[in-house]
Amino acid sequence: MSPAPPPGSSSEPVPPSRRRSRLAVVLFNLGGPDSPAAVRPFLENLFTDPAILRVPGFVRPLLGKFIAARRTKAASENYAILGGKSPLLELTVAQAQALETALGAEGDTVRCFVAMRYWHPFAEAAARQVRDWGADEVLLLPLYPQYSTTTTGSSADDWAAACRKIGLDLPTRTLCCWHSDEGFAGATATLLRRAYDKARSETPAGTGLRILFSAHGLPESIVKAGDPYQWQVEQSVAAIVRQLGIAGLDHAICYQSRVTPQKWLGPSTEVALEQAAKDGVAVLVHPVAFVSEHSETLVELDVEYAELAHKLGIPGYFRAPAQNSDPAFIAALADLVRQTRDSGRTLCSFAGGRQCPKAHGDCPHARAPRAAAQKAMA
Ligand SMILES: C=CC1=C(C)c2cc3[nH]c(cc4nc(cc5[nH]c(cc1n2)c(C)c5CCC(=O)O)C(CCC(=O)O)=C4C)c(C)c3C=C
Ligand SMILES: [Fe+2]
Ligand SMILES: [Fe+2]
Repeated sequence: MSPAPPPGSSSEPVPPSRRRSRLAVVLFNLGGPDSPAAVRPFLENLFTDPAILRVPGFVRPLLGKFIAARRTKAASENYAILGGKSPLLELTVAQAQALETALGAEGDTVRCFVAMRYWHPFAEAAARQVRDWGADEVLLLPLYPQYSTTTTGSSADDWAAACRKIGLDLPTRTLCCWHSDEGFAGATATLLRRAYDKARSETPAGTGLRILFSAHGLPESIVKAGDPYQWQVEQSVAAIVRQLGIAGLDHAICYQSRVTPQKWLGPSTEVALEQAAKDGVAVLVHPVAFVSEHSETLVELDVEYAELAHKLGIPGYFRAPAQNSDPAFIAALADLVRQTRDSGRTLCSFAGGRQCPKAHGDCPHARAPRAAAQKAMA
């Protein structure tokens, strides 16, 4: 990722007429607390986001703060296991640096920036960096393979608001979803295959091994309102399983991290573990909606579900790693950025509601993700 260029260095702003077009790639992620004191305000930012808490505007600030206050103890305990903070920023910055290096052939014409949704660095800080660098165009790259109004949609709206606030008005495209991208699926399948072979070798002979593709959950009402997330998760799993190429692979999709009392997508990862116990199979859990490690992989999967699996008597519990800065994954992201830049089009595998065209076409919600997605769904 790019720090502000030192004054007098060769990367000082150059008059637009004398240089090639500069592309700012803005990596979106959720963000996480950077200290124990940050847990509560981080949660307040999350629960007062209208994309997350869908209640009338006048109720949201109070209700959001109330929910955040109630969640603070449990979340703080999770972050305490990780040393009192989320590792998400460091890992996202490392991904941004690796992506910038992978795009190095483009010289000084592509730079990567990080914009987090609920904790620093916020979109406004990233937008100021983009402006100070002298970008000519922007590509928004959510580190969520599957589009959800609660993640990519929310971050894109937040980015647009930040740009309006600081008066930044550049041609902007959004790589809004890449759930079935072959490079992403291939890099993921390679990591998963390594974990699968290891798990297989450590599972007693004659005992089955099931891959649980565990995605972040979402309230069912959000999916019913037109959010394509669940469908895209299913597309990701199909693409990864195809690339794994293991005949007769035992696998299932489940959903983790439920945090509110409403009905969420199912089956939950707990229920999937209970089923594995009944079936007497070992499990290998792959976090399919996250491309970096954070509290929901390092605590929920590695501690809480590992304990549950042990309690249920599951004959083996294994976890596949998230991609982080895996070179093949970063190369896949770099390809997506290059294809978008070269074609001058927005890559999108979510066009026209539930239709997922094989060829990447123009994205119907590139400019106004939420509004156009809703229109496409209508
Ligand atoms: C109603 C609440 C939530 C919805 C909907 C939701 C969707 C959603 N979230 C991610 C990815 C991440 N979530 C993370 C943390 C996190 N998420 C929620 C709530 C909802 N998420 C909370 C309350 C928290 C804080 C942690 C906690 O209290 O347990 C994180 C970051 C975690 C970190 O360690 O930094 C990510 C990443 C997706 C992909 C998603 C829907 C598609
Ligand atoms: Fe979440
Ligand atoms: Fe799209």
